[in-house]
Amino acid sequence: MTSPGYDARMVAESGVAKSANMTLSHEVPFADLRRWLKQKGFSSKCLIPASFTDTGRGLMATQPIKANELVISLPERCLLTTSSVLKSYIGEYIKRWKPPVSPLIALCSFLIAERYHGDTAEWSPYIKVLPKSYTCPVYFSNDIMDLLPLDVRIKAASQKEQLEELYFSSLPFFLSLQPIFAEPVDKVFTQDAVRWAWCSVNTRTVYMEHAQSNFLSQEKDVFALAPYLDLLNHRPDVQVHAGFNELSRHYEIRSVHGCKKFQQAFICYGPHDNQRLLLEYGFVASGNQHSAVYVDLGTLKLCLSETDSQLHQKLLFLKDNDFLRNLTFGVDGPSWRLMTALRLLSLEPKQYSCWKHILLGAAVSQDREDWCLHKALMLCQHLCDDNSTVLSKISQLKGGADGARLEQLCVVESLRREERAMLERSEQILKNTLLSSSPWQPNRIKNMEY
Ligand SMILES: C[S@@+](CC[C@H](N)C(=O)[O-])C[C@H]1O[C@@H](n2cnc3c(N)ncnc32)[C@H](O)[C@@H]1O
Repeated sequence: MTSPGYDARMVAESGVAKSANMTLSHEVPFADLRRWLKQKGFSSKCLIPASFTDTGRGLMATQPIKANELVISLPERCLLTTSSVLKSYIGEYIKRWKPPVSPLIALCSFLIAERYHGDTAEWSPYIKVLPKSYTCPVYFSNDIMDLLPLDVRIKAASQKEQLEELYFSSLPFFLSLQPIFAEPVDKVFTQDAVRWAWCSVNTRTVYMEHAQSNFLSQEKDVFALAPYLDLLNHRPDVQVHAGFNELSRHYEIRSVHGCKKFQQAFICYGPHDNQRLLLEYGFVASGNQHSAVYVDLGTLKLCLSETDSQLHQKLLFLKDNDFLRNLTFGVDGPSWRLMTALRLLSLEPKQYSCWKHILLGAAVSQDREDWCLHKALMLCQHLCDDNSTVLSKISQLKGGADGARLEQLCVVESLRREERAMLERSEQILKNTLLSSSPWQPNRIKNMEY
């Protein structure tokens, strides 16, 4: 796993949901959760669970929340951390196990055990409102993985491998938990159960540092599951201040700009682009200002000429200078990094001496600039075509899909749609720039010798 859910440094606030319709607080699982949390010292009058047409389940403000006001304040007793796990019936097994298990495995094991114990489990009111399944790529079948952009696909495949490795390496520990269960433990700690618990931790934990326990491995122990608070959805453009208050011993979220009555209260999980949101949280935010479309090396090579005798050297030079990564198209056109990489690739053999200057932002000549703009346009159109092909494939697959598979297809479709919108904007910007290409200004390359 790469990161905990949303962290203490993230800034959150409330935002406007397109439409907030169905409140859920009257439904039994939520009523039970609120009652259970009340016994632990938490109640929230200003936020109630609701189902929103654009984001699904979230929390709605029942009264205006003013700027800088607390949105939610959850007592330490309500937080599920590794300390709660070590104090529980599973604690003695964890303490005995050598080499120690990771904080992540401790939390996952507890979630699985509590889910197994149903109504009799202490954390049952919380477990019951957790999603039964997730739309994160670790749930995707191979044909859905193939619909992802290449770099996301690679990261998603690696996540799947890590999860599988985590499962198999933890099996001996899981087997040691047999005395806690009436059923054979391998029927409880299945790969599917571990995937569910892993996604619950990955998509829902807040960042909270704890003292490192000697009973756990030395991986950073920064997870806390925060019932109710974890019903808050993400919006990239909102701001909150969130973190554990050592004085009040509550996990607090304070809104920066406030939230209107009957609107969805949002937080921001971090400045994540849509690819990261999909990988870590299984959703995509529309109009996400942190998002971009990535150009991988294979795609970049499509616009390069094999006849360039320096191509190999140029790619090596770009790689050594970390210029083959993060080459993107965004709503405001191709990124500076992409144009810089193209500028270097555009050079004639005799321009060898200005390679370094190019990386510092210099340009060479009008014809090389035009070459770059044309290549950028070519790349953009290639990515656009690829997106359209995938979108029609998704639309076909959606016809025969339902349930979890349909939800997964919809998430990939949203990612592809968002990317296509950015590419279309980029394409337009590039076309306009080419049309209005201004005369070459030689002072842009003064001091360059070649
Ligand atoms: C901390 S939970 C938030 C509550 C969650 N919606 C629920 O029903 O329990 C994080 C998950 O909520 C969903 N989510 C958060 N923000 C979202 C958004 N803006 N649009 C769609 N889904 C979102 C994603 O599934 C994500 O993994």
